[in-house]
Amino acid sequence: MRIGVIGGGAWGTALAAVAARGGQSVLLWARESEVVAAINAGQGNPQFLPGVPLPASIRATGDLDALAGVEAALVVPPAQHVRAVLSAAPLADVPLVLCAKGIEAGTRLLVGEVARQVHPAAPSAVLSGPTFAHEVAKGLPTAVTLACEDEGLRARLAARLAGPGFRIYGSSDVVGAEIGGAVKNVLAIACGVVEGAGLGQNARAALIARGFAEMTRFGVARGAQPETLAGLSGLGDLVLTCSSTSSRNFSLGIGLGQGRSAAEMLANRTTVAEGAFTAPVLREAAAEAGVDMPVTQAVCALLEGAALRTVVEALLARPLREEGA
Ligand SMILES: NC(=O)C1=CN([C@@H]2O[C@H](COP(=O)(O)OP(=O)(O)OC[C@H]3O[C@@H](n4cnc5c(N)ncnc54)[C@H](O)[C@@H]3O)[C@@H](O)[C@H]2O)C=CC1
Ligand SMILES: O=C(CO)COP(=O)(O)O
Repeated sequence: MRIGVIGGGAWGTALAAVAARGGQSVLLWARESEVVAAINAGQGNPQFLPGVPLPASIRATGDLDALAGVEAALVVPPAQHVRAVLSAAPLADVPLVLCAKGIEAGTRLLVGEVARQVHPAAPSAVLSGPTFAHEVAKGLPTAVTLACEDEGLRARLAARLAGPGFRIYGSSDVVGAEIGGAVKNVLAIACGVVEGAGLGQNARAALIARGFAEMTRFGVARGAQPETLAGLSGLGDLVLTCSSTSSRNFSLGIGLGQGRSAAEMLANRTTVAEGAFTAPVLREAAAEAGVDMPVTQAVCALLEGAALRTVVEALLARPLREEGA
């Protein structure tokens, strides 16, 4: 199968390696000419995935038109750029596998919803789960959710992308798979704050559990299945990114917890911490859906510069409630 990968960041590059190792013919579009040149010269992707050799068969291009004729495309730019990049890509009826994790600012649409607006005739699927790119690129064992309403397409895509180190579980719950990945980034920032501020392991476990409760409330309100949220793309990814400095979102939270400002940390960075962009949109979407998301609100307040102590005190001073409510 000829597979296009849109986005030459860490995750697009790792997925290109997965597909190439599975015997697919892979063309990767990257925005940065240095990335295109390095991959085509057999030097890997030192900018976004340093130190990881890539299969020599991967070809890279800086020209979106070169993707014409691919049989499926993995869509991996940061969530806020998916609309612009997809709009310029010749993929009107090509199956699209959405791999970015976030909610679009302004529209409050999930990435899959954006793709369906841009290319209404293109079938779509969502690939999500606990997947640090550098581990996947090295072939370390990883399991993901591939969600697609069309069972036949889901099976065809899974057969092309799965491998011994990349185990794919199918689902028809596209919205659930997307919401888990988008919300966990915000919660990972919160867990990083706990780490950076030295608030302890108990607090982190509490945040993971209560964060999962608010992810589930929001997801169910948006039509997700609770089992999907409790699976790889929800709880699985939440646990991964709430417990490792390999997570950009967790690391951003550590900085906030140490008293650094979000503006300072986000300025001029070339890698993406999606949670910083998703948090304010998620707060709006939750308000619209009438869903209480106190951890998300706390993360928004910290990103907006509120004092850590005030935010933590407000979170802990909320009225006592039933756990299942
Ligand atoms: N890195 C990881 O381990 C994983 C990342 N993801 C998701 O994949 C998506 C992409 O993240 P990464 O590959 O990690 O990115 P990255 O942080 O490695 O690199 C940044 C990417 O943003 C792109 N970019 C910057 N400005 C842009 C613009 N104006 N238009 C289009 N693209 C622009 C760059 O070209 C580059 O590809 C995100 O939604 C992320 O949450 C999902 C699973 C794992
Ligand atoms: O989504 C990821 C792992 O599943 C990557 O997390 P970060 O974007 O926080 O690094």
